[in-house]
Amino acid sequence: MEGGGVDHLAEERQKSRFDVDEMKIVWAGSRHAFEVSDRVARLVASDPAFRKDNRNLLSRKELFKNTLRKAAYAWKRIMELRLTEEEAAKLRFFIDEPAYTDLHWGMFVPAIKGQGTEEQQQKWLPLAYKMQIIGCYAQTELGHGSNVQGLETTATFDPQTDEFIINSPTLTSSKWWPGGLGKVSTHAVAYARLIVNGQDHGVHGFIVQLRSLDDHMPLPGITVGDIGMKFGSGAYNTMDNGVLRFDHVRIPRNQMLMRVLQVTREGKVVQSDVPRQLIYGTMVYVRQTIVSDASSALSRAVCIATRYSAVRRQFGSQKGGPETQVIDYKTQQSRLFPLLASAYAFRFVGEWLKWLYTDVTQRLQANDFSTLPEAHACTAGLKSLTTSATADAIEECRKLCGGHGYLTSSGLPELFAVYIPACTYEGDNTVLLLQVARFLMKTVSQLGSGKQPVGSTAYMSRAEHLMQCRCSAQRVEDWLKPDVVLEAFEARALRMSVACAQNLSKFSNPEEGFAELSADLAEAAIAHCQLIVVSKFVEKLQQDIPGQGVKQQLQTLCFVYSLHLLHKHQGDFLSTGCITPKQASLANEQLRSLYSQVRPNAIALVDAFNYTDHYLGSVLGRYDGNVYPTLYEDAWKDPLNDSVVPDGYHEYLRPVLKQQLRNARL
Ligand SMILES: CCCCCCCC/C=C\CCCCCCC/C=C/C(=O)SCCNC(=O)CCNC(=O)[C@H](O)C(C)(C)COP(=O)(O)OP(=O)(O)OC[C@H]1O[C@@H](n2cnc3c(N)ncnc32)[C@H](O)[C@@H]1OP(=O)(O)O
Ligand SMILES: Cc1cc2nc3c(=O)[nH]c(=O)nc-3n(C[C@H](O)[C@H](O)[C@H](O)COP(=O)(O)OP(=O)(O)OC[C@H]3O[C@@H](n4cnc5c(N)ncnc54)[C@H](O)[C@@H]3O)c2cc1C
Repeated sequence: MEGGGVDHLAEERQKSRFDVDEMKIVWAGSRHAFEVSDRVARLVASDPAFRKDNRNLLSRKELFKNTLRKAAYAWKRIMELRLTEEEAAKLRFFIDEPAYTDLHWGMFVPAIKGQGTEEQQQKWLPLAYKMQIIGCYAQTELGHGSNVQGLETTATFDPQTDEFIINSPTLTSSKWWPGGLGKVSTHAVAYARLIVNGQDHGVHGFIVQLRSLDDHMPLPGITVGDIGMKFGSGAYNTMDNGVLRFDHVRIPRNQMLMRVLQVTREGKVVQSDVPRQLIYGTMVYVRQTIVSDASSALSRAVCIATRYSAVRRQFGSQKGGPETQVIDYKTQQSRLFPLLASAYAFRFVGEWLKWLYTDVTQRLQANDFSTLPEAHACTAGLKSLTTSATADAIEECRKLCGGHGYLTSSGLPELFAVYIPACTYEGDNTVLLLQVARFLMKTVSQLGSGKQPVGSTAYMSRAEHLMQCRCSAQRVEDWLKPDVVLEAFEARALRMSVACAQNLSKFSNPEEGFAELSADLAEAAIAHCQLIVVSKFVEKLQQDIPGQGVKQQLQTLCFVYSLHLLHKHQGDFLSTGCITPKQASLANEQLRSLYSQVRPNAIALVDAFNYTDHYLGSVLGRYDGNVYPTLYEDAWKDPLNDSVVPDGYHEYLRPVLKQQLRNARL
C-alpha cells in the first residue's frame, strides 16, 4: 500500500501469479468495503494525531490521557467529516488502540438495543449516539465471571418508591474488569440479581448512572476506580478496566432493561415470550465481531513475519552469492504458511458468522427464536477456536522473526499483549467450548428421534454413512478434492461427538459424566468448529471470484488450512478410523507440495491485506522491506541512548568498577 523509496521486496512481488488488487477486494469483502477501508486507513496514517510509535515509552497516566485525547479527536473527525457508521468503525480499527469507546459502542449500546424495550431505546439511545452519556458493560465481578448466574450484586425492588436498590453485598460482588468503567463511563449496564418480594428472579441488566454529568464525580453510593496495570506495557493499558461497588444506590424502576422480563408498578414480575437467554445476547453479538477481529490480528502478524522472512537471509551462500532467504526453508514454510491460510480461513468464516448473526437478529425481531441455540454455539465455538489459534500464531510469528521479533519495534510483542485477553474476555475459551459440547450432545441425543439436525450440525443427518465410511484418498492428488477433505472432517467430528455421547450414557448422573469427560468434550467441540471453518472456506470457493489467479490461490490456501489441521490432529483422524496411516502420509505429501505453490505468492498474499505501515507498526513488516537501516536508526532513538554515559553511572556503576580495581590491586 505504501509508495516511494526503494522496494526491497520488488522481486518478490514480481513472482506472484495472481491479481493482487482483486484479492484485496476479496479480503475486504466487497469493492465498496475495500474503498472505505483504504480511504480511512490513509486518513489515519497521514494524521500525526494518531501517532502510536511512542506508546511503550509513556507512563500509564500519560498513556491513558493520550488515549482520551485520541478518542476525543476521533469523535471530532467523525462529526466534521460526517463519517458513516461503517467509516467510523474503520476509523476505530485503524487507530488501533483499545479505548472506552469500544465498550460504549460495542457493548453498552448493543445491550440497550437488544434488551431494552422500545420506550427505553427511545430514551437512552439518542443520548448514547451523541455521546452525551458514555456507557460500559458491567457484568463480571471479583468472585464470578464465567458463571454469570453466580453474580452477587442485587437489584431489590422497592414498591414504596418505585425504585430498584442496587447493592454490592460482599467484597466478591464488586464489579471487576469492565472496560471504560475505571475512569470514564458516566453510565453502566450493570448486571444484578433481581429481587422482588424477597424472591430471586436471576440476573438482569440495569442502566445505572455512575458519575455526575457536571463534574464527573461518582454519585452518592458509588465507589469506582481502575483495577491496575495489565500484561505488557502499552497494549491493553490504554483501557480503564474498572472496579465498582454500589452502596444501596437507588434507580427508577424503568431503568431495568425489560425486554425479557418486566416488573410492574405493583411489583408483579411478568415474563415476556422472549427467551431468558436473550439477556446474554450482547455477548453473542460481540463474540461474532471477535471472530472477524481474529483474522485482522492474525493477518497482521503473518504480514510482518512473511515480509521479514523474505528479507532475512541465513546460511547457504554458494560461491560468495547471497545467502538463503529464510522463507525458503521448508520448516519456515510449514510454520508460516498454515498461519497465512488461517488468516484467510478466519476471514471467510467471520463473514459467514456475521451473516448468521444478522439472520438470527431478524428472526428474533419477528419472534422466531428457533436459531438462537445455533447462533450461540457457533459464536461461542468460533470465538474460542479463532482467538486461541490467533494468540498462538502471533507468538509463532515472533519466533519466525528470530531475535528481532522480540524487539518492540517488530510490533509483535505489543500485538501479542493486546490480543491474548481475547482468549478470556467474552467468555473463557474452554468454558465456551463446553457450551458447544452441550449443544453437540443434545443434537446427537436427538439423532434417532426423527428431528433433523440443521445449520452447522446438518452433517449429522448423514450419521449412518459418516459413522462407517472409509476415506477414498488413494493418491496424493485425491487430497485436493473438497469432498474427500470435507468428509474426513465430518466423519472425525461426528465420531468424536458420538464417542463422547456413548461414554456419557455410562454415567447415571449426566452432569457428573459431563464434568468427568469435559476434556474429551472440549476436543469434540474443537473438531466440530474446525469443520465449520473448513466448510465455509470450501463454500467461499463455490462463489464467483473474479481476477486472474485469485480463486486458484484461495483454493491452495483452503487445502493448506485443511491439510495442516489434518496433519496436526492426525491422532483424532486415525483413532476414529476416518483415515489410514497411509492416507495421512499422502495428505502430508500434498501439504508439502502446496507450500511450494504458496511460496512465490506469499508476499502478494500478505500485500492483499492492504495494511499501511502505520497500522502494521512494525519495522520488520515494512512494505518496502527496508529493515536493517530502520532498525539501526530506531535503536538510537531509544531514550536510553539520549546520553552516552547512562544516568546512574556515578551512583551505581563507577563505585562497582572502582571496587574491582581496588580488589585487583590487592
Ligand atoms: C465512534 C467509533 C465507532 C467505533 C465502533 C466500535 C465498535 C466496537 C465493536 C466491538 C468492540 C468489542 C470490544 C470487545 C472488548 C471486549 C471486552 C470484554 C467484555 C467482556 O468480557 S463482557 C463479559 C463476558 N462474560 C462472559 O462471556 C461470561 C461467560 N459465561 C456465559 O456466557 C454463561 O454464563 C455460560 C453460557 C457459560 C453459562 O450460563 P448459564 O449457567 O446460565 O447457562 P447454562 O445453564 O450453561 O445454559 C442455559 C441455556 O442457555 C443457553 N445459553 C447460554 N448462553 C447463551 C447465549 N449467549 N445465547 C443463547 N443461549 C445461551 C445454553 O446453551 C443453555 O441452553 P439449553 O438449556 O442447553 O438449551
Ligand atoms: C481485558 C479484559 C477485559 C474485560 N472486559 C470486561 C467487560 O468490559 N465487562 C465485563 O463484564 N467483563 C469483562 N472482562 C471479564 C471477562 O469477561 C472474564 O474474565 C471472563 O468471562 C472469564 O471469566 P473469569 O475471569 O471468571 O474466569 P474463570 O471462570 O475464573 O476461569 C479460570 C479458569 O477456570 C476454568 N473454568 C471456569 N469454569 C469452568 C468450567 N465450568 N469447566 C471447566 N473449566 C472452567 C477456565 O477455563 C479458566 O482456565 C474482561 C476481562 C479481561 C481480561
